[in-house]
Amino acid sequence: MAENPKLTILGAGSWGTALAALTARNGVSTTLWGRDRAALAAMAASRRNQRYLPDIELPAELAYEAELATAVRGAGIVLIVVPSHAFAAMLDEIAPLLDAGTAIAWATKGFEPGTGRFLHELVAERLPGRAAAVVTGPSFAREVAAGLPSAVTVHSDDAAFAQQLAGLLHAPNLRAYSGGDVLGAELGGAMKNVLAVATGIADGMQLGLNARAGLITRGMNEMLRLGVALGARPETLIGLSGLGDLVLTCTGDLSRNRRLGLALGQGVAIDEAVRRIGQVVESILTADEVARLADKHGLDLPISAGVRAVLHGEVTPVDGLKALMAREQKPEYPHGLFGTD
Ligand SMILES: NC(=O)C1=CN([C@@H]2O[C@H](COP(=O)(O)OP(=O)(O)OC[C@H]3O[C@@H](n4cnc5c(N)ncnc54)[C@H](OP(=O)(O)O)[C@@H]3O)[C@@H](O)[C@H]2O)C=CC1
Ligand SMILES: O=C(CO)COP(=O)(O)O
Repeated sequence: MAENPKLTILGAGSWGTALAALTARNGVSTTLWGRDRAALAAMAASRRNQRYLPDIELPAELAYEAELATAVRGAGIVLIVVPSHAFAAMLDEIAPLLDAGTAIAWATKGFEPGTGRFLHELVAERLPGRAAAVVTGPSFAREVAAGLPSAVTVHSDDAAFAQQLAGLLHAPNLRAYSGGDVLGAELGGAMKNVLAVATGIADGMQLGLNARAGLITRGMNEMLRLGVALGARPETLIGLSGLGDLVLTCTGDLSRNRRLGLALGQGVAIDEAVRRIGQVVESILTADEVARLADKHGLDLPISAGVRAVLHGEVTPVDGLKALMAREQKPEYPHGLFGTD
C-alpha cells in the first residue's frame, strides 16, 4: 500500500462531506464524489455543502469529481459513505472501475435491506481480495466537520490497512483507533440506530430520565446478546462502535434516529417525521434486519422488536412501551452476561 494514498469518498451527504473535509484538512489528497452533479459543482464553487452541512466552510484542498470512473481511478482507498440501501448498487457500479490495488472502506451503518447481510459480506462477495475496513463510532457529522473533539474506530481483518486508514483520519481533534472486529463494529453501528428510536420515543413521551437510562442499558444488553451470538467480540460492543455510539445517538438531538423517535413519541406520523428530518434515517430499514438476525439466532430482543413494530404501525408507541413494562419479572442476567434470554 502506498504511504500517501489518494482517497476517494463516495457519497456527498453529511457524513461523506464531513469525512472529506477532515482528511483534506489532514493533508490527504481527497476527492469527493456525489451523484448530484449540480450540488457537487455548487460545492466546488462555494466551498459549502448547502444542503447537508451549510455552516461549514470546506477546505480549499478538497477536490470534487462527478464522474464516478474518474473519481475512483488511481485511488489508493475508496471510502463509501452512501446510505445502506444504496450500498450494494454502489459496489456493483465501482467493481469494473477500480484499479487492482485499491482498498475499500465504508462508513455506512446498516445491513443489506431484505437479507440481514452485513456490509462487509457484500464487499467480500462483490469486491473479493481487496483490503477492506469499516469506519465507525460516535461521530455526528456536523461536530466532526466543525472540528469538535471526536473519537472513531477503524476495523479491518487487515491490521496494516486499519492502521493506515486510522492514520489518515487521525487529527488534532479526532482520535482514530483501530481494531480487528469488523462484524462487531458494524453490528454496534447499525443496532444503535434502532435503540435510539426507542429512547427517542420515551423522551418524546416525556417518560423521564430513568426510562431513558433503563432503555439504553437494556438496549446495550440486546446488542451484546445478538453480537455475541453472531461472533462479535464483547470488547468491541462496549467500545466506541457499540456503547459509544449508542450513548451518543440515544441522547444527542443531532441524531436523526433519535429525532424520529422523539417525533413518534409526540404523536407525529412516521411519514411526516421522516419528511421533517429530510436525511437518511437508517433505523427504518435496520429494525427489520435486526429482527431477522434475532429470529435466525432464536433471540428475544424486546426493545428492538418493539421499535420495529412501531415503525411498521403494528403498535402505537404507547402500547409498545406498555408491552415492555408488562414483561415478566426476572433476573437481570438469567444466563450470565451473554445468555440468550
Ligand atoms: N451523518 C452522520 O453524522 C453520520 C452518518 N453515518 C452513516 O453514513 C451513511 C450516510 O449518511 P449521511 O451522509 O449522514 O446521509 P445524508 O442523508 O446526510 O446524505 C445521504 C447522501 O447519500 C446520497 N445518496 C442517496 N442515495 C444514493 C445512491 N443511490 N447513490 C449514491 N448516493 C446516494 C445522497 O445523495 P442526494 O443528496 O442526491 O440524495 C446524499 O448525498 C449512513 O449509513 C449513516 O448512518 C455514520 C456516522 C455519522
Ligand atoms: O451515526 C451517527 C453518529 O455516530 C449519526 O446518527 P444518526 O444517523 O441517528 O443521525
